[in-house]
This record gives sequence, structure tokens and C-alpha cells, in this order.
Amino acid sequence: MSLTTLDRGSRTYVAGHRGLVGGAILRHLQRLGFTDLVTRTSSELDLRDPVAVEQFFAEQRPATVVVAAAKVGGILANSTYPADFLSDNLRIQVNVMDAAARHGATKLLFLGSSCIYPKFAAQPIREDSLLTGPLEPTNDAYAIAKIAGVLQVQALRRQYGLHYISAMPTNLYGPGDNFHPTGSHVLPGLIRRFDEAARSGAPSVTVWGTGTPRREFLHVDDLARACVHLLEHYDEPEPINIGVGEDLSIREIAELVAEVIGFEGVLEFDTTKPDGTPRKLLDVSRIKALGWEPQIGLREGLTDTYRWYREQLAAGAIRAA
Ligand SMILES: NC(=O)C1=CN([C@@H]2O[C@H](COP(=O)(O)OP(=O)(O)OC[C@H]3O[C@@H](n4cnc5c(N)ncnc54)[C@H](OP(=O)(O)O)[C@@H]3O)[C@@H](O)[C@H]2O)C=CC1
Ligand SMILES: C[C@H]1O[C@H](OP(=O)(O)OP(=O)(O)OC[C@H]2O[C@@H](n3cnc4c(=O)[nH]c(N)nc43)[C@H](O)[C@@H]2O)[C@@H](O)[C@@H](O)C1=O
Repeated sequence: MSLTTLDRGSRTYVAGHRGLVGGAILRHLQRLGFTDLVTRTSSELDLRDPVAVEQFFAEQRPATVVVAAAKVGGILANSTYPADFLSDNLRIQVNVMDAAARHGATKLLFLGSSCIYPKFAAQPIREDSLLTGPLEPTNDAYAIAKIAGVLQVQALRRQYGLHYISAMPTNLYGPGDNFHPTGSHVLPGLIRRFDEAARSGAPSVTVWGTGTPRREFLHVDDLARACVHLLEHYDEPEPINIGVGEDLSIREIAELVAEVIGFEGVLEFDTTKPDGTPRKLLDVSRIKALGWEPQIGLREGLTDTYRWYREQLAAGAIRAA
């Protein structure tokens, strides 16, 4: 099982360090004692620009790269802007991974998403169900870009013998998330809406869709530990799933958010909004066999995320992009 421990002094580039995932990975690397961490915001370095990316890698030459920069959004953003989700993500991935390979990065982790698997994949979803059936239409453009990223990792390994890997996390949440009212994922969207309703005394909150789809949620700090664990213990071409192995319905998750926030009104379901894929519970037996386990329970993680949200709101620093 044991591979190489990452050298805490080697240069490590976290692409997307201001985002939910990149931020958590950066915090975890800092906690572990990494001393040469490199970051750039998108305004300092637009990863869609191949010339700028080439120059950055030629100058910085990171030994390890984490690709957590991407155009990301919830079900509505994905279905409204498929051209942007396809094009931006393809360009970011190709630029970063090709430049990393050209300039001596020996390790790289590419982050995909559980939406790469077929809409009706057998549950829990095993890694080998990739490309065995049609995709969910609300996020097919994003999924195709991510599938291309998985193939790029495999091709770079095959052609150049590089130790590059890809991981497919389930739906994530936690401090640092995007709380945009319509562009975000379900948990930050509901936290925002239930909080506003609880504070204004509104009698009801609207939840998108029918409430019947099922989703699995992983706290981003658990994800960050998984990512470093994989960089140190996993070196295979196949993508590897990261999740908790349990899911719940959107109605159940909405009820839990209401409880954590203290909202006592009624839930209404807006069935004009898309449900998306009916279920995407990941099979996480492979990562568990490598010695990683999630540690943060959903209620505890939501309570902690809500506390963080209120602090950010009070400081006028909530991210809703
Ligand atoms: N959130 C989730 O539920 C899940 C996320 N993932 C994957 O994790 C990864 C990160 O997602 P997440 O952290 O949620 O996303 P966020 O939107 O929170 O963060 C994405 C980051 O990418 C950076 N970025 C976007 N476009 C560019 C660009 N053109 N040039 C440079 N940087 C750019 C942004 O940088 P800046 O802030 O500087 O603008 C931003 O901080 C993605 O690959 C996603 O597919 C996988 C499964 C679930
Ligand atoms: C991570 C993943 O994220 C996306 O896929 P998704 O899992 O469908 O994500 P979602 O979090 O947006 O929705 C989950 C479910 O929840 C329901 N829902 C209820 N109320 C709200 C709500 O207020 N906001 C949102 N966004 N959804 C809501 C919603 O109708 C749906 O049934 C893709 O980007 C995909 O590409 C991807 O990788």
C-alpha cells in the first residue's frame, strides 16, 4: 500500500486555492508542514491562457500539482452555461497538465466529479462503470470535459511514465463554498435560503425539484485529507472515487438543513427546476482499502459550515460568485 511520502519541502502548486476544494487542500498542506506552496488567483494567472500557463510552469517548476481550478456550479449553472463549462474546463486541464508534464512535475492530482458516470449506473457506482452508458443531460458538457481530463492523465502516464492520478469526489460542502442563490450547489443554496427565511420569519422555503433525487455529501476537509492520502498512496491510471458511502434524499437533506438552522416553517417543492440524476452513490471500497476514512459526520459538518457562513455574512465576506 505504501508509496512515497511527499517531501514537505518540495514545491507544490495548488491550482484553484481560493475555491472550496483548493482552499481546503491548501490548509491541509500547511497543517502538514509543506513549506514551498505556490498559488495564483485567476486574475493573476488565467489558466485558460496557454501562453501564461507555459510561462508560469517554466518559471516555477513545481514538483507536485493539484488541479482544483475549474469552472464549477450547481445543476442550474451547468444546464444554463454548458458551452462555458465544456470550454473553460477543457482549456484549464489541458494547459495545466501539459505544462506540468513539460516542466518536470513528477506528481499531479486531477479532480473530476461523480457526474462523469452514466446517469443510470448501478449503485453504488464503481470506477469501472465509466463510459458504459449515457450521461445526465443537465451536466453532460461538464462531465465530458472531466472525462477528457481522466483520459489525459492516463495518456500522460502511458506516454511519459508520469505518476499522475485522477480522483472523483462525490458532492462536497464546507467552509469556503459558493453561496450564490442560483449558481451554487444544493447545500450552500439551501443554507442561504433557510437562513434568510429563519431570520425574516418567512413561513415557507422553496426547494428545487421533487425532493426525491438522492445525493451523497462529503465534508471538504475530509476530501482534502483524501487527496493528500492519494498522492502518497495511490499510483494507478484508473480514477478513484472519494465519498462516504451513504446518501439521502433531497427532501431529507432539506429537513436536516432546516433543523440545523432552526427553521420551523414548511418546505415547498418547485418542480419546474431540474432533478438531475436520480442517484449517484459512489462505491468507495477502493479508497477505503488504501486506509482513508471520512471523519466528519453530516450533521456535525453542516453545523460547522453554518457557523462559518454566519461569521462570513457578519464580516461581509460571503462568496457568491
Ligand atoms: N464542489 C463540489 O461539490 C465538487 C467539486 N469537485 C471538483 O473539485 C474541483 C474544485 O471545485 P470547487 O472548489 O468546488 O470549485 P470553486 O468554484 O469553489 O473553486 C474553483 C477555483 O478555480 C479557480 N478558477 C476557475 N477558473 C479559473 C481560471 N480560468 N484560471 C484560474 N483559476 C480558475 C477559481 O479561482 P479564483 O478564486 O482565483 O477565481 C476558484 O477558486 C473541480 O474540479 C470540481 O469538479 C468535484 C466534485 C464535487
Ligand atoms: C457536484 C455536482 O453538482 C451538480 O450536480 P447535482 O448533484 O445535480 O448538484 P446540485 O447540488 O446543484 O443539485 C442536487 C439536487 O438538489 C436539488 N436542489 C434543491 N434545492 C436546490 C438549490 O437550492 N440549489 C441547487 N443547486 N440544487 C437544489 C437539485 O434540483 C438536484 O436534484 C453538477 O454541477 C455536477 O456537474 C456535479 O459535479
